Amino acid sequence: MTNQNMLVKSRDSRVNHRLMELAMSISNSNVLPRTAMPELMGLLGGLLVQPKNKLIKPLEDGSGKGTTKVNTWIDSMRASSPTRVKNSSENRDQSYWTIFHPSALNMFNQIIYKSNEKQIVVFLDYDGTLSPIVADPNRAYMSKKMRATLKNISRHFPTAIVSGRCLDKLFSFVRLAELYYAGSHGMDIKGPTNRRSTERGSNDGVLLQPASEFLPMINEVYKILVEKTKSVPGAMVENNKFCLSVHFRCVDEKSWATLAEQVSLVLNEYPKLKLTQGRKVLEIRPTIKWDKGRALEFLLESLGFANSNNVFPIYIGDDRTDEDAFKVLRNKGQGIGILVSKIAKETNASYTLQDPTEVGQFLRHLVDWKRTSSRSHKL
Ligand SMILES: O=P(O)(O)OC[C@H]1O[C@H](O[C@H]2O[C@H](CO)[C@@H](O)[C@H](O)[C@H]2O)[C@H](O)[C@@H](O)[C@@H]1O
Repeated sequence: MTNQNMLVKSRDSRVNHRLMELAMSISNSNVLPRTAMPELMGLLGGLLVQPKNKLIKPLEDGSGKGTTKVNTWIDSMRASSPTRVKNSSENRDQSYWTIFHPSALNMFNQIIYKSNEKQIVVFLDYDGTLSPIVADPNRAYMSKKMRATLKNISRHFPTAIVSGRCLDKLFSFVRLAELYYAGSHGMDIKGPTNRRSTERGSNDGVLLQPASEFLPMINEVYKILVEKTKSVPGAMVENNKFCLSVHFRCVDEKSWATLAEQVSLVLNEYPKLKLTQGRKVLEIRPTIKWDKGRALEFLLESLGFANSNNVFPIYIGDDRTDEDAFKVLRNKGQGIGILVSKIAKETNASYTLQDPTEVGQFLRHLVDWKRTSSRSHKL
């Protein structure tokens, strides 16, 4: 680092520190109405210099070979599963993070202002966003209230669910034929259909399947992985059609290394498959350049918004795989990404919501705002 950079860095951290102190003291006093605080914090976020910190980082397949690769995976599996109480520097990271990524509920008016009367398109991840995370992936149900909210949202805005799950499973949870669905991390995209054909799993409404040639390979690897992971208690392999999930939520931490080794040994035989990581899950998918970000772009094009400036996509997700979509929006300078998380994480999203309950509240605010603004346009 040059002397000049060091000077800038130390000045930045002093400025940050002072701004934080001021923000906290204002927030603890009664000088401003409480409702003005979130906005002030958001504006401060624009002034602060974000420190390079040790937030949880997204993992790619792990460079290196053999042991190095497996060790990288295990480190990442541990890093994304914090079990101890935070120390003071982690608490400070959390405070910075909150300022840089304010609550989308508190900043609702600012978000609407940013949308500038453009067409809002809503993209939603499923697990951890619309349904709470549970131990058994087959029981990750969405609440009735959330289903009603989604129905309402889709009446007012084009709406898509973008998930790592396979389409059939996703549809069996959501059961709304009027939505767009992008399953298998965006590798299986379907438009709105009549409900019966979607329930039958028919191909009606299929818009894109960019990894169809991988289907036999994925099925083969699924069978091998089910066999190989049998010896690890709690491990579960889920077939998501164009990708696979190896779950370790119910695996004792002492066995994570064994599980990672088994998966690594299998993947060594399939260089056309790669590994990414989600919430207590190792995701195996084709090496094609396709992800939730590309799915978002494809859906916007299908909706007639290719190269359009008149669209404001809102993408809400909780997972590392959602970062690809946040990144697309950030690079385009279009719309916003909202990360669902209570804890500080490195992210390309601009705003946060704490959990699926807050996601539901945010979506209902959008519906209310749309109803009110349509009424006032009619007057
Ligand atoms: O893209 P998403 O809709 O977020 O799907 C990502 C993975 O979600 C599911 O696993 C996660 O949720 C489970 C149920 O709450 C939980 O048990 C698991 O630990 C989480 O990783 C799903 O089962 C996976 O197939 C998806 O890839």
